[in-house]
Amino acid sequence: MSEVPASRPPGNVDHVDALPVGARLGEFEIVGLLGVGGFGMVYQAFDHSLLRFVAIKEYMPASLAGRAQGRTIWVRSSADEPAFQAGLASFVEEARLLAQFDHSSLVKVFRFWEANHTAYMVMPLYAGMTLKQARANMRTPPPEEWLRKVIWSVCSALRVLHDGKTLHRDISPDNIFLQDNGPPVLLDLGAARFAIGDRDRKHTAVLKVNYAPIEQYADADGELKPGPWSDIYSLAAVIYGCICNDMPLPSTLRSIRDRMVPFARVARTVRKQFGVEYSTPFVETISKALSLQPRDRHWTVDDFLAQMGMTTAPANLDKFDFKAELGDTWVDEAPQAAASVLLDMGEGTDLAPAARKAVHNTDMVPTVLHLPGTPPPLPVESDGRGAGTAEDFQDTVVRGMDFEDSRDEPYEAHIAAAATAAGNAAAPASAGTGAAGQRKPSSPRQASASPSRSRSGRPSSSGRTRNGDGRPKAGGGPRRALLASAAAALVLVAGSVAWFVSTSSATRAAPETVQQAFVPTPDEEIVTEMAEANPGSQAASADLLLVADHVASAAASAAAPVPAVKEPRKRAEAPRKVVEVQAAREEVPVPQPAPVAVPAPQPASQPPVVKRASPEESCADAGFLAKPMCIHNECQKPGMAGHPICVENKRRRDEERRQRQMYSQ
Ligand SMILES: Nc1ncnc2c1ncn2[C@@H]1O[C@H](COP(=O)(O)OP(=O)(O)OP(=O)(O)O)[C@@H](O)[C@H]1O
Repeated sequence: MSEVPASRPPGNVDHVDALPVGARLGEFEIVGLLGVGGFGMVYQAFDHSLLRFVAIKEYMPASLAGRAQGRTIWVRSSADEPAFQAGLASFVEEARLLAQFDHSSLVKVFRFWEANHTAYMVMPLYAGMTLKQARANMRTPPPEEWLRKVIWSVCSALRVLHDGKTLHRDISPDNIFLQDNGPPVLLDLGAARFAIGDRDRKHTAVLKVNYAPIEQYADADGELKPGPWSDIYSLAAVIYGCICNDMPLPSTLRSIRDRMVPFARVARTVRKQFGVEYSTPFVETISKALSLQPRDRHWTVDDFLAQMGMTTAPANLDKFDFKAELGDTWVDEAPQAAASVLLDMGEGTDLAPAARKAVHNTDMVPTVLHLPGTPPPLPVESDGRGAGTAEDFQDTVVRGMDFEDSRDEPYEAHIAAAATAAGNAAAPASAGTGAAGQRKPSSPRQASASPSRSRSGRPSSSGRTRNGDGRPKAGGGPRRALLASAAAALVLVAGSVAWFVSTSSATRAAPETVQQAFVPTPDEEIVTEMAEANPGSQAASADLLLVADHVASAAASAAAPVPAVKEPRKRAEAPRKVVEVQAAREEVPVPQPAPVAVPAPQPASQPPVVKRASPEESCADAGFLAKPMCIHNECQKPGMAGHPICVENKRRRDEERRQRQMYSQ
């Protein structure tokens, strides 16, 4: 028998059910444990027959089974036996499938067999780490050129699978393996249990929810049938998550109400905060691939690559040294720092992590898509043209977010596309969906609600009409005449008072409307949900958090002084829309208010004396899940930091941050 030569150490992975070092499986000798996944354990082993190291994956679904005496696996409960057997069949099927393919970016299966009440597959032993692990060692989001190498490799592997009528169905950062020297490799087909066209779905696939497209949940055929576009969605979600350093929002949540930050905005934020630039084709391609509706995505990897402008393999891909090509972005020691965006959960709230995520997800990011059965955010207006035009969408989202600088032209096309998607996209199988911008209300309630609501769901002024370009029509002569008359002074006084009151209460009264749709919150610019405890992400995330705080305070200060300098006519007209005020302030030179009609401008150090409700009162109408975030937002407002509830919340947040740091050390 040959000796096992020295090899790289398998790492610090350990598991009570793992095969011990030295255990033999035929000609293979276990050298160590490489990793443990949901369905199996991966070992480093030495092949005494071919005298080489290999990786062996053993089917071992930890939730159903454990190790009995020796090498045999036992199923914990007889009730779990059918599920275990189904999984075993899938595992073998996967091994058989992979053994058919041969591509440098698709894991190769040398051989597989069943024994010990389980099964094994033998693969090449790759040196490197998964994308998930690598991301933890990056200071900033990776550059586009680097990501393109990963994308090309994964797409090449997917093309092989798709040509073989197979879907991967499990693309995620822990299934993309970055070799120390060589092209990235797509690892196991964890959920690839059904060939394309197989309609007999006997087994329940276990999905990684943040990367799985909506059609992987559905049993429906037609538009929601999984296909190559499903893997493309997952790949785009991986890229989105890699750039955000956080997991993207699950498609299930997105399909209820899409609060995921558009990728264009993520890219813009990364450019501002880290100076990392992503090109327009790159951003537009990922954005399109992340469409909820399969029909809005690329249908093949070739379409996807073509839009990105990738027709040939990136140079030197076969010698891709992922660490070296990251340059300064790579750090050998995963940085330790504060956690990512922290959620203030408020008083007495003890939500499970999943619920915390839901809170974070659903309360931080502006609405883009439509919840079936609720008033559509982008209703059709009387001229038959969807109010949710690109321009409207920009007003509500882009202007609200990018108050610091003007919009970037290249992204407008994407925003326009997203606005169109907003008109199109609905949850699976939702009825009454027409062409873009022609959504019909799907319920009587909706039908009655729609006319009185504007595109963001906020009340709109009745009888207001729009020009063909969606802008409000210019006011006519009568209004000007009225303003010119002495009676206008009285109107202005009333308007001014209303303005002040609304400034302090708009967000309180309508958290779904003004505040959430228009006023940037810290997290809107950054990520969509609470980050996993990820030590590597923390340095960058801390930076993001700092900038986010800056953004929040800038937003607050941008909104606060508006009443004092607002044009009188508009003040009376639009007291409840922060965004309109901001927009008007950008476009119109700001005349001083008439001295008799307008309250004197307050110096910055003396805010208007308006009685503020406590955060609790302000959030009285917020739902259980939304309340903590509502309180958090209230506490960000000027003058609220000293409120006892805000002080306590801050203390809890600091404590949570401190504990995270302790755990991560
Ligand atoms: N061929 C291989 N060479 C080197 N390391 C590998 C190989 N295959 C897997 N690994 C390592 O083993 C770990 C576990 O892999 P595995 O595919 O079982 O789990 P997973 O993808 O994390 O989870 P799941 O099976 O639930 O998708 C991987 O994350 C990777 O680090």
